Amino acid sequence: MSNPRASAEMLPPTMMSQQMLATMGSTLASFMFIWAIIRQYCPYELRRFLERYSHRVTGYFYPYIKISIHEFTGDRLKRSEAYSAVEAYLSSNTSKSAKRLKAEMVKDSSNLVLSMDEYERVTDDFRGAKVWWVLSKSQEKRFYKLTFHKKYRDIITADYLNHVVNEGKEIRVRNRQRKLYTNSPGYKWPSYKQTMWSHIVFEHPATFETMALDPEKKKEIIEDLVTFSKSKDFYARIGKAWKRGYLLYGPPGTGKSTMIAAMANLLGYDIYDLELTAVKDNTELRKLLIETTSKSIIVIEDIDCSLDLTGQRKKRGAAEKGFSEEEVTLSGLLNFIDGLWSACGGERVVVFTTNYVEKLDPALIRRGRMDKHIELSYCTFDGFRVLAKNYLRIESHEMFEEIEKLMGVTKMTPADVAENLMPKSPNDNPEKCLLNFIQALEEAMEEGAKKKDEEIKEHQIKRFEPSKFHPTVKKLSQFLEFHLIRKERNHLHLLRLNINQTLSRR
Ligand SMILES: Nc1ncnc2c1ncn2[C@@H]1O[C@H](COP(=O)(O)OP(=O)(O)OP(=O)(O)O)[C@@H](O)[C@H]1O
Ligand SMILES: [Mg+2]
Repeated sequence: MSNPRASAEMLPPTMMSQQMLATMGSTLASFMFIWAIIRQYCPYELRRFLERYSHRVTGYFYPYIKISIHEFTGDRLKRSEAYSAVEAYLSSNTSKSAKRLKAEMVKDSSNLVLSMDEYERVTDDFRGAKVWWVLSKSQEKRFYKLTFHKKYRDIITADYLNHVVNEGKEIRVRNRQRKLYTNSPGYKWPSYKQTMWSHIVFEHPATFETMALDPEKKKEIIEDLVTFSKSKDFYARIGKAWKRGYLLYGPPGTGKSTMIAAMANLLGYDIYDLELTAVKDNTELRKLLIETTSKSIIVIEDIDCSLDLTGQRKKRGAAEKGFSEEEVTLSGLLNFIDGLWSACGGERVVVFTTNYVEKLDPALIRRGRMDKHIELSYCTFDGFRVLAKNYLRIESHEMFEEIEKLMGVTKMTPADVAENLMPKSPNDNPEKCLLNFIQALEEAMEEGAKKKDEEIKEHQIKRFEPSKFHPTVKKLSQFLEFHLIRKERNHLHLLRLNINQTLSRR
C-alpha cells in the first residue's frame, strides 16, 4: 500500500492543487457548520464576544484598511456629496482602466457619464501608495469601498481622500449643464423650492475665439479671467473676497452681451441675468443676490437705464416723502454687492454693461468694485478678419486690401459687419458676401460724411443763434425780415390781380 504522503508527492501539480482545494473546501464546510451551531445555540453575548475577537484576530493578520462611502446616508432622500464626488473622480480617472463601465445620462449633466459598473475593481496610485476601489452593493444600497495597506493610513486619510473629493467636485462642476437664471417677471411654475430665479439651460455658442476683438485685448481679458478663477488661495491669503467686477461699455452691437457669454463658456460658470427694473425694493434685491451660487456671473445689463444713478439725491428726496426703502437705490445695490461678495466663499464675477460710461456714478465703477473696465468699440480690420473666418471660412482674399482701406475711415460695429458678411441665400459665395460688405462700407462712409456735414451745420446754427448776434446784425436782419415779408405780400397781391383779370376777361 502506498502511503498518502508519497502518493501526494507523486501526483502532478494540478491534481495536487485539486486535492488541496477539496481539503480546504471540506474544512470550510466544517467551520461553517460549527459556526451555524454556535450562532443557534450560543447566547448572544458570547456570540458578540467571539465576533469581536475574530475581527481583532483577522485585523492583526490582515494588513489592509477598508473605508466605505455610502450613496445614501442618514436622510435617505439626499444623495451623499462624498459619494457623488468619488463617483465623478473615479469615472474620469478610471474609465480607461476599468473593463466594465456603465454609461448614464445624469441629471444636470451635459453629456453621457461613464462610471465603473457594480463589483468592478479599479486601482489608483497616489504618491506611491496603491489603493483599490470597488463599487459594492448590500441590500440594494450602493457604496464605494476603498482598500489600502495600513502603512499608508496617514497619507490616505489626510490627503488622498481630500484630493478625491475636491477633484470629484471640480469634475462635476465642469460636466454640469450650465444655466442662465433670470428674475424677469412673468409666470413662474409653482415649485416646492420657492426660488426667486427662473432658469433655462445655458447653451450660447460664443467663445473668445469667435469674438471680433483686438488680439492683445482678448489675450489680456482671458488671462485676467483664468488667473482669477485659479486664485482661491491667493484671495484667501490676502484676506479679500473671491470676486471680480467687470464693466463692459461701448455703443450698441459691439459685443458686450456676447462677451458675457464667452466669459461664462471660458470659465464654465452659470449666468444670473439680474433685471433691476423688475426688482421691487432693496430687500428683494438682497434675497436675489443671496440665492446666487458660486461659480457664477451676475450680470446687470444697461446699468444706466435700470437704476436711477442719481441715487443719493433721489433717496434724500424720497426720504422726505417717507418711502426711502421702497425702491432699489444705487447705495443699496453697492452695499448688497459688497456685502454678498464678502460673505460668500465661492467665486463670483459681476458684470455691468452700459452704452454710456460717462453717465455712470463714479462710486459704482470705482476699482475694487469694478476691477476691470473694458471698452468695446467699432470693428477693426483685425476684428473683421475674425468674423470673415467665422462666417465665410476665409483667412485672406484679394479684396481684403480694399476692405482694410475702407475700414480705416469708416465706423461700423461688429454686429453690422457680421450682418453684412452673412450669406443671404444658399448661392452666396464668399466673393459675393465680400462685395456686399464693401458696398455696405461705402454706403456707411457716404452716410457718415453726410452726417458729419449736417452736424457741422447744426453746430454753426447753434453757435449763431439770434441772441448771440451783434446789435447791428440784429437790426439788419429785422429790416430784411420786414422787407422780405413786404415783398412777398406784394407778390401775392399781384398774383391775385392777375388771376382776377384773367377770369373776368372770359
Ligand atoms: N465683437 C464681436 N465679435 C463677434 N460678434 C459680435 C461682436 N459684437 C457683436 N457681434 C454680433 O452682433 C450681435 C449683437 O451683439 P451684442 O448683443 O453682443 O451687442 P451688445 O454690445 O451687447 O449691444 P447692446 O448694447 O445693444 O446690448 C451678436 O449676436 C454677435 O453675433
Ligand atoms: Mg447687449
